[in-house]
Amino acid sequence: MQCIAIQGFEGSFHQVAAQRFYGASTAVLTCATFREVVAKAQHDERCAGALMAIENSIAGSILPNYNLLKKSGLRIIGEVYLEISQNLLVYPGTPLSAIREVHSHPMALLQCQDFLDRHSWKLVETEDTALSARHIQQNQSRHIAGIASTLAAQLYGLDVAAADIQTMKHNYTRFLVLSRDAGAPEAAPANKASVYFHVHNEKGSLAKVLQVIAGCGIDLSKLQSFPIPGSNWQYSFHADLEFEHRAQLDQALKQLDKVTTELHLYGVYAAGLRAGLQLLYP
Ligand SMILES: O=C(O)C(=O)C[C@]1(C(=O)O)C=C[C@@H](O)C=C1
Repeated sequence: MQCIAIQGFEGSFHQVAAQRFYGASTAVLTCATFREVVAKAQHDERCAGALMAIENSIAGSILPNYNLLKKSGLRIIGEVYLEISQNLLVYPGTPLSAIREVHSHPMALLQCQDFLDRHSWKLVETEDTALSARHIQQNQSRHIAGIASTLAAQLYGLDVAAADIQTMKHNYTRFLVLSRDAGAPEAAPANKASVYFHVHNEKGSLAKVLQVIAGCGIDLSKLQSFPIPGSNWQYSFHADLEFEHRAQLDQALKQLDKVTTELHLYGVYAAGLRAGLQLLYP
C-alpha cells in the first residue's frame, strides 16, 4: 500500500496536514527527522509523496528545510496551511507547580515563547509534539509537560493544563507536499509556483528579477535569501509566485532566465487555502 512520509508520529501536526491534503484514510510513514522524510520521499518505493513543514506564521521560516528541498531534486506538487493550536499537556492530575521541564518540537516551543517566558521551566527540544506527549504517558512523568495538540492529548490520555498557549491566537504552519514523480501532471487549476535562483551580487540585479515578476502581473508571496556556502557571501533566493493564468508564469520564467545566473522551478501547484491568515491583517 502506498503511503506518505511525514515528520513526526501518530498525532503530529504533519499527520493532520497529510490527511487534509490526501484524505482522512491516508497511511503515513512516520520519520524522526526532516532529513529522513526527504530520503524516504526520494528512495522508498512505498512512499507516494511526503509532507514537510516549511514556515510558521509566528516562528518564521524553517531554513534548513529549504536547503533539504534544494538538494533533494523533489517536486512541490501542493501545499497545506494548517491552523495550529498548541497546548500544555500533563500527566492526569499533575499541578503546574510540579512541572520542571517542557518537552516539544523546537518549532512548537518557539510558537509558545511568550507563555514559556512567564515560567522558569527547562525547555527540551524533541523530535515531535506527539512523541513528547506519548513519552509523558509511557513514563507517567509528573515533572515533565509537553506542548502538543488536543488530538495528542486524547490519543495519549493527558490533561490539557493550559490551552491555546501560542503567542498569537492565529497560528498557521505551511507544509509543502513533495513528490519524486517528475512526470506527474500539474495540479489543476494551478495558480502558484516555487522557484530557486541566483543573481550576481551587483547593483540592481535583484531589482531586475522583481521587475520581471511584477511586470507579468505575478504576486510575489514569499522571497527568502540564503548565503551560498563557500561563495564569499553570495546569496541565492527562493521565491513563491502566485498568478491567475499559467501564461503569466511561462512569460516570467522566460524573462527570468535572462536576468538570473541559475533558475530552477520546484513545481507548479494549487495554492493552499489560507483564509484565516487574512484575519491578522484586516
Ligand atoms: O511536531 C509536530 O507535531 C510536527 O508536525 C512538526 C511541526 C513543525 O515542524 O513545525 C509542525 C507544525 C507545528 O508548527 C509544530 C511542529
